[in-house]
Amino acid sequence: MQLAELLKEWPCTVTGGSIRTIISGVEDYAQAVKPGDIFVVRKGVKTTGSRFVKEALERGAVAIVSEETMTLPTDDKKIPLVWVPNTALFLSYASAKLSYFPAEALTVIAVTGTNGKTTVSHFISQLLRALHKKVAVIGTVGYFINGQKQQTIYEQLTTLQAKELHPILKECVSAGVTHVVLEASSMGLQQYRLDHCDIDCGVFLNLSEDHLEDHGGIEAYKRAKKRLADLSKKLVLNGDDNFCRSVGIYDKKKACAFGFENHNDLHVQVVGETFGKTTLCLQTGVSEHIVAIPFVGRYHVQNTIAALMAVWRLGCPIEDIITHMWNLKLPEGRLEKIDNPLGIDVYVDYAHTAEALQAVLQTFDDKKTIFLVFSCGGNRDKAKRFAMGAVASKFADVIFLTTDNPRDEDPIVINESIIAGFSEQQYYEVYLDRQVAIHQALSKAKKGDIVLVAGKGHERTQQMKNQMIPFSDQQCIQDYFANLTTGDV
Ligand SMILES: CC(=O)N[C@H]1[C@@H](OP(=O)(O)OP(=O)(O)OC[C@H]2O[C@@H](n3ccc(=O)[nH]c3=O)[C@H](O)[C@@H]2O)O[C@H](CO)[C@@H](O)[C@@H]1O[C@H](C)C(=O)N[C@@H](C)C(=O)N[C@H](CCC(=O)O)C(=O)O
Ligand SMILES: Nc1ncnc2c1ncn2[C@@H]1O[C@H](COP(=O)(O)OP(=O)(O)OP(=O)(O)O)[C@@H](O)[C@H]1O
Ligand SMILES: N[C@H](CCC[C@H](N)C(=O)O)C(=O)O
Repeated sequence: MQLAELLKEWPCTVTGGSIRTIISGVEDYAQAVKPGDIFVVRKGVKTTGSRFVKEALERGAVAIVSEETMTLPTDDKKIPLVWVPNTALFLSYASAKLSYFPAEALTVIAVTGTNGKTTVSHFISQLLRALHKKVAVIGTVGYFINGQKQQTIYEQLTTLQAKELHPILKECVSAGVTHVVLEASSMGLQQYRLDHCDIDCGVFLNLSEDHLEDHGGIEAYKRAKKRLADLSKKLVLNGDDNFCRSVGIYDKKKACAFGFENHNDLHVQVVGETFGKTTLCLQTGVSEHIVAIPFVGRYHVQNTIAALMAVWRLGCPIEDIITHMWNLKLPEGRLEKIDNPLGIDVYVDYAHTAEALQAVLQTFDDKKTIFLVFSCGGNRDKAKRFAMGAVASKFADVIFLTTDNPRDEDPIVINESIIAGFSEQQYYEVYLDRQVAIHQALSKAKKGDIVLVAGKGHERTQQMKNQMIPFSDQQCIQDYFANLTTGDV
């Protein structure tokens, strides 16, 4: 594509070079520039792309896009310097345009919320697949087409960067995919990763505190989340959540709400609960349906109903959708039960916020003894540490504090903030080695007790400083029981 074609509908000023320059791609990471790319100078949290322009040119960048006034570090007069008002937004536009706006050929559903994005995205994908659609789902646990994990390499973020998203969407179109379900993280929305991706239905699940430091407070976090409403043609909202409700309040045609409260467009009531099964009564205003789901607990009901309503909003008949609700399966690392010979109820879960931890702990039988293994991530919201400590202390009997991706922080300091949330009489032990913490918890539990290993879910690494050390909670638990049978514990 010629630079002129790429820029023709975008506010910009070009100095130097030729607007007929042929562009093959767009990149903001200098070390990844390929010959023919334009290099977009983006200001970040750690550094700014302007420090890497020389390197981008050496690697073959054919144009530079910047929002600052700058002079190019080259004598090559053939390099156009393009000024745009907002490089992050331009990056998203250019990525979409260079892939010929593939989202327009797809039905795109984007799910946001502090907790439950991955789960609901996968539920939506499972329901659509059951209704014979070809579906891609892209988010925290990977990129899947009809349930098959794809090997495409991209930066592992919940919401893909636009420069990676649009080529993947193009690949989906070529593979005959009809529907794509995306997770929309607040960081992704704030950084314009989903702008210029044509979103048919945006789903709002809930809002609690996370990433507040990254955003600069709760109001900025809300503003970031609300961007999804502007980007989506239709909205599905949790009408029981004040924030989600506020998103749709001004646009009743666009928004529909689900929830336990009577005012919702899709109103749900729990009419039965037995081991591993909840029976629901759904009321739509014109029809009533009884449906069973294979989970127990309020948050599971919310997640399944959110998924149902999203698929319904896309035009699938509710009678058809509900026949598949019983077959829904949680994604990897979400309340994943690990079978064992001792009859302990061992679960791996991805709860890494206070609300998530509470939601999960509340699904357990409070007459059982609960052993909880967890910590909090480093370089992440500090406020959630105390809150997670308070929840843990309220619902768990014995707590094993450990490490969960301490990144650049000292895990002892992270754990001190968590302990500050504990009640005075809380019994806890600290083992910074996560394997030791998990094995200690398992060694103390008896048949019928619950061991919840929270925070890492599907993750396969521990991030310490700049090192990624292989680690899997599931494997660690399986190793413990394997060693028991060989007598090595
Ligand atoms: C805080 C945050 O979101 N940071 C993301 C952000 O980095 P940044 O904007 O600060 O960029 P920077 O590192 O300062 O660099 C500035 C510019 O210089 C360029 N650069 C930088 C260094 C270099 O050597 N060469 C170079 O060209 C960069 O490409 C960039 O254009 O943009 C980078 C590229 O897209 C991301 O890798 C990085 O994600 C970091 C790794 C991250 O962990 N982000 C998390 C918080 C995140 O986004 N999480 C959400 C999920 C949250 C949830 O669901 O709970 C997600 O969507 O995954
Ligand atoms: N609707 C919900 N309300 C509260 N907690 C939930 C809800 N759904 C899931 N959880 C909890 O949050 C954890 C993470 O779930 P999930 O991965 O679906 O959320 P996410 O929003 O995608 O997370 P992330 O932001 O890290 O990508 C689950 O393991 C569970 O503990
Ligand atoms: N998407 C979340 C995941 C956190 C998971 C937890 N294991 C941690 O590292 O804090 C984040 O990037 O904040």
